[in-house]
Order: sequence, then structure tokens, then C-alpha cells
Amino acid sequence: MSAAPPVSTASTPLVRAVGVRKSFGGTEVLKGVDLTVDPGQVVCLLGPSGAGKSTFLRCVNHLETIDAGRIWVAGQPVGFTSRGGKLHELREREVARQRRGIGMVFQRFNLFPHRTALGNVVEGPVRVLRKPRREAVEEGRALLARVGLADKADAYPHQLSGGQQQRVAIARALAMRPRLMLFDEPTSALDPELVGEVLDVMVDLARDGMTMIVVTHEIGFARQVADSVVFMVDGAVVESGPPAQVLDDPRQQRTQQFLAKVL
Ligand SMILES: Nc1ncnc2c1ncn2[C@@H]1O[C@H](COP(=O)(O)OP(=O)(O)OP(=O)(O)O)[C@@H](O)[C@H]1O
Repeated sequence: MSAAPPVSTASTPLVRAVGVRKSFGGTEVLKGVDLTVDPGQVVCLLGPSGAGKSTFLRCVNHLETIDAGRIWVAGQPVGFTSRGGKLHELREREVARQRRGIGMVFQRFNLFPHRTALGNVVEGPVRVLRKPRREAVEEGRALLARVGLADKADAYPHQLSGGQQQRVAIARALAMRPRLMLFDEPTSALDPELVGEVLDVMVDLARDGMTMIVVTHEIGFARQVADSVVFMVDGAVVESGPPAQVLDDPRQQRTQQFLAKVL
């Protein structure tokens, strides 16, 4: 791990990544990524397969440990705590606590198959946050209504479409009251006709002011919702800025080439 930069303060962005590096085996897949997300902002991460987008997202949530650089979420260095002006590596249980403030939605919904939609949503608040079940159920029903699934509370995952399962997964993440939501290609496992219903929920979340980092190939979503589009290639950010600039008037040849293929 490189020398620790100073601990950031509460007035800093919600997410700040500086010089993030990560290797698997001998291969460096993140080569010094810098990224800033202000509270309430939506940042879309775009780029070709293998660029390191998912790996970066997993580093923000400390599902991967970075080799160098630093990431702060809400002023807290990810994987560390600051005591007496020094950074100390967190133990596993403390990492889990830090991770609670971050909701993550994956390509695959990974719902508990033996629990209903509502059961999936209340599991975290009851078991992890120790909320009274009645309160968790009330909130869980409200969250299912928010994602348009009020009538599916008692359905099991196998009785739901992929789009509905993904909306349950979003409700489940929201039930933990995250201050940040990470989405890793949340629609890419869905049939095309189901993509819109998941994106609509994400658009609503963005309008409600949720801070989000979204790895996506949905250029229309990025154009509609993103405050910033970050284009990654080969473990590095090659271009970032407002969607109108990066998507409609890209400056880098690699961005132009990528967009020519996907648009
Ligand atoms: N746990 C791991 N072990 C070894 N290599 C890994 C691991 N996770 C990712 N990689 C490699 O890191 C590189 C970046 O992968 P990553 O999934 O972050 O890219 P991506 O930009 O999200 O791509 P895609 O759009 O295809 O999901 C790839 O070459 C991948 O094979």
C-alpha cells in the first residue's frame, strides 16, 4: 500500500478515488484511477469489456482490496479507520459495517430463492440492522411499492420475471438505507423488453437525489440521468465529463471508436 494521503473531511465529495491500482496475479487491471462523485450525483462508467469498470466498483465497496491509492466514501477511507491522525486497517466485521452504507446491485440479482420478495427485502434490516420485524415489514412494503411491486410482496423469485427480480434486488439494497448505490450492469442479464422497467426505477432514484455509480452500456440512460460520464479503457480513465460532451462530442479517439460501435 502506498503512503496514505491525508484523511479527508466531511465537506469532501461523497466518493473520492485517487490513484487506485489493482492487480490480479501479474496483471494490473486498474492503473491509477481517479474519480469524484458529489452527493446526489449520478456517474456512469462506460468502456469496453475488460476495462476494469466492475473491478473499480468492487473496490469502492471493498469487495476487492486495492494495491495502491485510496478511496473515501463519505469522508471515510474505504477499508481503514482513522485514529489519532493515523489510518488503521479495518477488521472484517468493521469492513462489513462500513459496507452497510453502500448498496450494490449486480447483473445477477442473487435473491434468496426460498424467501418471498418481501422476505428478501426485510432480511438485511432485521438481521443486520436489528430492526423490529414489524417496522422492517412496513418499510419493506413501502420499498416494494416504490419499485412498482406492491402486489408481488408474497411472490417467490422463481415466480417473478428477471426485471421484477432486479427491482426486488434494488428494494433490498435500499432497505439498508444506503447513502450510495453502486450498479454493475444491472440490466445486461435481462430480456430487452424488461430493461426499461429497471431503468425507470433507477431514473426515479436519481431524481430523488440518490448518489449512484452505474456501470452500464445503456447510453440512453447515461444521456438522460448522468451528471458525469466516465469512459475507461484498459484500467484507466481516458475521458470524463457531462454526457453531452463525452457522448456527443468525445475528444479521445478511443471514446469515439467505442461509441461508434455501441450507438
Ligand atoms: N477476481 C479476478 N481474478 C483475476 N482476474 C480478474 C478478476 N476480476 C477481474 N479480473 C480481470 O480484470 C480485468 C477487468 O475486469 P472487469 O470485470 O473489471 O472489466 P469490465 O470493464 O467490468 O468488463 P465487462 O464490461 O466485461 O464486465 C479483466 O481482464 C478480468 O478478466
